[in-house]
Amino acid sequence: MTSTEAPVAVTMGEPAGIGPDITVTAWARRAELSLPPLLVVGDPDVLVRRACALGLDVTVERVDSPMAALALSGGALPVLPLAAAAPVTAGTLDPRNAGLVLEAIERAVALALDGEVSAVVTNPIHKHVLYGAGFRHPGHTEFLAELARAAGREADPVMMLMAQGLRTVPVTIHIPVKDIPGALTAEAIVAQTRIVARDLARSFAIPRPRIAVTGLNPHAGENGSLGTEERDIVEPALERLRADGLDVRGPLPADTVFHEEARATYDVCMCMYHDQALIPVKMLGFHDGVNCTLGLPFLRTSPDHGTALALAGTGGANPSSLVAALRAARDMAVAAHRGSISAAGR
Ligand SMILES: NC(=O)C1=CN([C@@H]2O[C@H](COP(=O)(O)OP(=O)(O)OC[C@H]3O[C@@H](n4cnc5c(N)ncnc54)[C@H](O)[C@@H]3O)[C@@H](O)[C@H]2O)C=CC1
Ligand SMILES: NCC(=O)COP(=O)(O)O
Repeated sequence: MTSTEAPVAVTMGEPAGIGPDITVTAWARRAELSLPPLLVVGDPDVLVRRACALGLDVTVERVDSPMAALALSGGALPVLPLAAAAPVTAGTLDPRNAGLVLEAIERAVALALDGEVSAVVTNPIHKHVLYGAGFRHPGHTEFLAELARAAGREADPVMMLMAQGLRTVPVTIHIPVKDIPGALTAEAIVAQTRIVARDLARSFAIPRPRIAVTGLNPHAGENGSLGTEERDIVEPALERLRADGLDVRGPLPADTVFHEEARATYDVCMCMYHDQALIPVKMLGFHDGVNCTLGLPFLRTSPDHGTALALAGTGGANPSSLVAALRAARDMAVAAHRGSISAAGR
């Protein structure tokens, strides 16, 4: 089985959220959507009940390996079975199921590190309930990296969001707004931009990406009169990146970098904080946005939305962002495979 033939491992995410809904809904339409082969890691009974609640004709089959999932040839939905600790009610969180959520991620990562799956696609987790259960990471991004490091692999995770051709990277992520200026460093901008440039070449077939870099302040600081982070942090980072030979431009005012003509001038935009990066992506394509983690020793994508508890079990959850994440994972696996073949031939 080559890296592109292997199935994608899909984690079930928060069982009370819409992860099960969008998974079974996408699966029910797998032929028309031309989904890549996949394997869900989660509780099969939850998936069966959710499919039933949504009136979907989906058969679930327990499998013990990705190979066994492929052998089903797309008939039943293959599930590597885990068991919820407490009964799952759509829309109602239960911290006793935090272990299930985390175990699904751990199992999927182990399969990816062993090369048994081509990528990991994660369904949304409910961060607050996991924090309450002792989860120490801001989100998947950092947890996935810790799992890789615990297995002896290098990992420097970088979050990248994409929709409708726009790619953005928040250099600082899940921290309070008041902490952003203190957390933003030239080192972080340089390190993340290098990883972005490397992985866009490796997994997106963009050998020399054009990289836009925003400022932090209104009007990118207006020459220092509206803030000094551009002068003290962003510009020194840009100088170092130019010295590396990277095609970087900035610091650009964030309010004028996302309109259509501006977007045509770059392949990725490095942003200084979470909302600067996520708002344009979610505005452009809330239902086909994809979150992707670069800098890991395996490929990972996810829908760009959260658990949407109020929609779970109602039929109101749109599966398009999950579908886009599955397709992006397949495309990245193909690009990475081609890249490794041509590198080996050099
Ligand atoms: N990758 C992940 O695991 C992510 C997890 N989250 C978590 O999700 C939880 C809820 O976060 P919120 O900020 O409420 O964001 P959310 O994305 O769950 O919901 C925001 C709005 O979008 C709607 N929505 C979301 N997904 C939809 C879909 N597929 N179809 C139709 N409507 C949809 C919701 O009904 C709601 O009105 C939080 O705990 C958050 O941390 C949020 C983003 C990503
Ligand atoms: N706001 C994006 C988000 O929460 C995704 O985080 P992660 O769980 O993918 O790290």
